[in-house]
Amino acid sequence: MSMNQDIQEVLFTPEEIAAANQRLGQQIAHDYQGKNPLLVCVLKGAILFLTDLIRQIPESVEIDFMDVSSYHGGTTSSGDVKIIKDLDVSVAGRDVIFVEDIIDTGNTLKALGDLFASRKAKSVKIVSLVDKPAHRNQSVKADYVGLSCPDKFIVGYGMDYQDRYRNLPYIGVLKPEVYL
Ligand SMILES: O=P(O)(O)OC[C@H]1O[C@H](OP(=O)(O)OP(=O)(O)O)[C@H](O)[C@@H]1O
Ligand code: HPA
Ligand SMILES: [Mg+2]
Repeated sequence: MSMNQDIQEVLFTPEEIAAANQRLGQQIAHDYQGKNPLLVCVLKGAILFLTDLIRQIPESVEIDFMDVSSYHGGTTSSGDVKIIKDLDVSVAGRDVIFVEDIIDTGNTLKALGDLFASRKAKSVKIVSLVDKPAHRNQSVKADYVGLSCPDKFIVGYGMDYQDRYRNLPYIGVLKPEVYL
C-alpha cells in the first residue's frame, strides 16, 4: 500500500522545499564565506535536509553527525533528549551550524546548546527547515528558518511517525486514523 494514502494534506511540496533550501543555502554561503563552518546534522530527521542544503552552498563546509532522539517514534516529546551518537570531530574554535529538520518544543536544541556551551566552539548557530512555534517550551530560536508550520504533527522529508514516512518527498499531515 502506498504511503501517500495515509496523507490527509500536503503542507509543503517538493518545489517549495527546494526553494527554501536554495534560499537558506545562499544565506549561509553569504554569511560564512571563507569560514569553513562545521554543519552538524541532527539525526535522523535532518538527513534529507542536510544533503540537499549543502549542495546549495558553493563554499567550503564540513559535515558531521549527532544522533539525538526524544520522540521515540511518537507525536509528543518525552522531554528526555538522548544522545545516541556524538560528533567524531572536535568543535573547539569552529564555527558550528546545527542542521535541524524541525524545531518544535525546542527541547532537542536546548539540550544540544547546553552540551555545546562547554565545548568552546567559536560560534554556534541553527538552521531549521521547519519552525513550529506552537509548542515551544524552551527559548530557542533558529538563526535561519526555511518554512513555518501550523500546530500539526507533520511527516515526510526526513520526519517520521513511528520511524516511517521519512522518505516522502513532500511534508504533510497524516490522516487521523493512522495514529492508532
Ligand atoms: O524541538 P523538539 O520538540 O525537540 O523536536 C524536534 C526534534 O524532534 C525530532 O527528532 P526525534 O527525537 O523524533 O528523532 P528523529 O530525528 O530520529 O526522528 C526532530 O528531528 C528534531 O530533532
Ligand atoms: O511535527 C513533527 N513531526 C515529526 N517529528 C517531529 N519532531 C518534532 N515535531 C515533529
Ligand atoms: Mg522522530
